[in-house]
Order: sequence, then C-alpha cells, then structure tokens
Amino acid sequence: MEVIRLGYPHYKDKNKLPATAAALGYFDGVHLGHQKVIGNAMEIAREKGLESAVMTFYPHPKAVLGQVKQEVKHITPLPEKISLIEQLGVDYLFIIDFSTQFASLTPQEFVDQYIIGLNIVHVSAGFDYTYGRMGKGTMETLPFHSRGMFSYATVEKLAKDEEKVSSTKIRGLISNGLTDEAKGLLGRPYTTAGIVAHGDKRGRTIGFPTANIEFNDPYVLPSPGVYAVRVRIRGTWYYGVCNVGYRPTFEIDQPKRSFEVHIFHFNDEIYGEQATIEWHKRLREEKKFLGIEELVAQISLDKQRTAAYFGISGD
Ligand SMILES: Cc1cc2nc3c(=O)[nH]c(=O)nc-3n(C[C@H](O)[C@H](O)[C@H](O)COP(=O)(O)O)c2cc1C
Ligand SMILES: Nc1ncnc2c1ncn2[C@@H]1O[C@H](COP(=O)(O)OP(=O)(O)OP(=O)(O)O)[C@@H](O)[C@H]1O
Repeated sequence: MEVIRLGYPHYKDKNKLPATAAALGYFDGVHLGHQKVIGNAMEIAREKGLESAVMTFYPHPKAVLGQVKQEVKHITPLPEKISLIEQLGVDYLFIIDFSTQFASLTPQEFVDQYIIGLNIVHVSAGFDYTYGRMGKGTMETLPFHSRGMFSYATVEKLAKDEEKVSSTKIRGLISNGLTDEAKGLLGRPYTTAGIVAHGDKRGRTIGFPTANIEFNDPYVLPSPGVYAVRVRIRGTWYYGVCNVGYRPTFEIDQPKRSFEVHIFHFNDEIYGEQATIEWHKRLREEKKFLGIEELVAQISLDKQRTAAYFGISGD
C-alpha cells in the first residue's frame, strides 16, 4: 500500500495519480462498519479496473476544531490504522493533514481539490458521511458537488442490536470494561501496544510476577478491573491475566492507572521491551483486600477463570 500524506493546499498533480475508487472517513478502529465501506470501494475498484484507496485525516477533526480539550483517545492510533487498512488489501492511503484551513473549505472546494483533484473517480462512504465546512456536505449533496466527474455509492448502516456500529460506541464499551462486546463490533479483539516498565517488584514476592505495561499512544484504555488477556512479546502470543487500576490493597495512593499482566508460563526479563495486550474479557472489579493472603487466593481464582475462558490448562 502506498501512503500519500497531503496538507492544505496540496500540490499533487492529478495526472500523476492513478484513477482510484476511494472510501472516505476518519476510520478510528477500522471496525466492521468501516470494513463494509472500505470493502465496497475495493469491490468497485475491481469491477471498474481502478486502484482502491482510503482517504482519512490526521489529527482528529475534534482536536483541531477545539471540540475536545484533551488529546482525543483512539481505538487505533495512526500507525495501527495504517497497518489495518493495509491488511485489508487497499492500494493507496491518502492521509490529509486536518488543519483549520482545510476544515474551512466549502463542500464544493473539498470535492474539487481533494476528490476530483486527486483523480478519485469513485467515492464510497457511509450513509452519515459529511464533508466540507461545518460538515455541510452530505451523501445527498454529493451528486451535485461531483460535477459528473465521479461515481458514488452510499453504504447502508451496519447495526448491531439496532444500534449503529461506530467508533464512539466502541470507545464507550472499552472504557466501561466491555472489551468482549467491543470485539464483536471490531471484528477482532481490541489491542494496545506499550512498553514494559519497572514496577514495585512486589508481584514476585506474592508469587505472581507481573509485567507493568505503559502506553504512550493516546489509547482508549479499559476501566479498572481484572481481565483475561493475551500478550505479544517478541512476536509470540502468551495468555495472561491483567489487573488494571490502582492496587488499593497496598494503599500506595498511586495517581495513575497501572496495567499489570501476570503472563502464564513466562519468566524472561523483558524490561524496556514492547508488549501488546489483546483485551478479551473483564472478570471482576479491582478490590481492596484485607491482606496479602486474600489477594493471592483471588489471583489464583482469576488465573483459573482466565484458563477456563481460553480453554487452556490452568497450571
Ligand atoms: C490477576 C491480578 C489481579 C489483581 N487484583 C488486585 C486487586 O483486586 N486489588 C489490588 O489491590 N491489587 C490487585 N492486583 C495487583 C497486585 O497488587 C500487584 O500485582 C502487586 O501490587 C505487584 O505489583 P508490582 O509488581 O508493581 O510491585 C492484582 C494483580 C493481578 C496479577
Ligand atoms: N455502521 C456503519 N455503517 C455504514 N457506514 C459506516 C458505519 N460507521 C461508519 N460508517 C462510514 O464509514 C466512514 C468512516 O466513518 P467515521 O470515521 O465517521 O466512523 P464512525 O464509526 O461513524 O465514527 P463516530 O463514532 O466518530 O461517528 C464514513 O463514510 C461513515 O459514514
């Protein structure tokens, strides 16, 4: 897949770009609804003998337009979005630098400069796609703005339990601990990539060594609790059980949520290495135990439940 980054204005010569069928949207999460839209563009590309493309934006429009104060939390920070779109088999990815100048283009200017001007000859987008200043352009206005220069397909809503599959919905599920439901809308388990940091080394003393994972990318993170997970280290997936939270039993008053995974059948020294957590099922809330013995008994149970969930041996 060729990645083409563009600003505003852009200086691409339309005649040097292949004719593409492109899917348009922000695509955080590359969820099943997004896959339907991208799949539609790829199918039409095949039928019409075009290259397939996706057009997305960076950073998030809400961050640029000042609708959210903090950094926008993502299901898939940009590198992961790129890799997932590539895995779908898309030929070209246009990433437009979303600036206030770009956002102030009228719908017609956006269409002229970023659709017709990029040699996109077919557009696939969802029923609720909007474009141009204040999102004034919609799939109803697209025929008018197209000037007859490209074809278009409106992809119908993909819903689950009568609710639209959306990035917003999935972010809500993850931050409420419903990672198994998020899996059903993403079409794959939710993953977050981080680095193994030094913890307090208390885990070893209680018989359950843990890897303390720090996430530097702006991920939506699961709520406090204990989760059945898989962890990828040096290219190998392991099963594990992860505690998310503040470890109230130790009354350490830590301000930051920690992510500690006890990895099954694993003893290597991995500080500073990359670790990707694949979030499966939340098993329980994080609790304050009266003593270490109670905590240890509970962690043994958590391990057993995790093993049962994955259908593996619990030793
Ligand atoms: C599966 C699992 C469940 C845990 N559940 C809790 C809990 O409910 N409450 C709590 O205070 N700590 C809980 N812990 C966190 C332990 O307190 C933590 O692993 C210990 O403090 C070691 O941390 P350290 O290696 O950073 O020193 C859990 C840890 C694991 C691995
Ligand atoms: N469930 C869905 N069914 C059909 N099309 C969808 C669906 N979800 C998104 N799309 C389309 O996919 C493209 C990307 O959408 P967008 O990035 O806005 O995702 P979203 O999940 O709708 O996000 P948000 O929750 O922020 O509204 C758009 O063309 C949009 O219309």
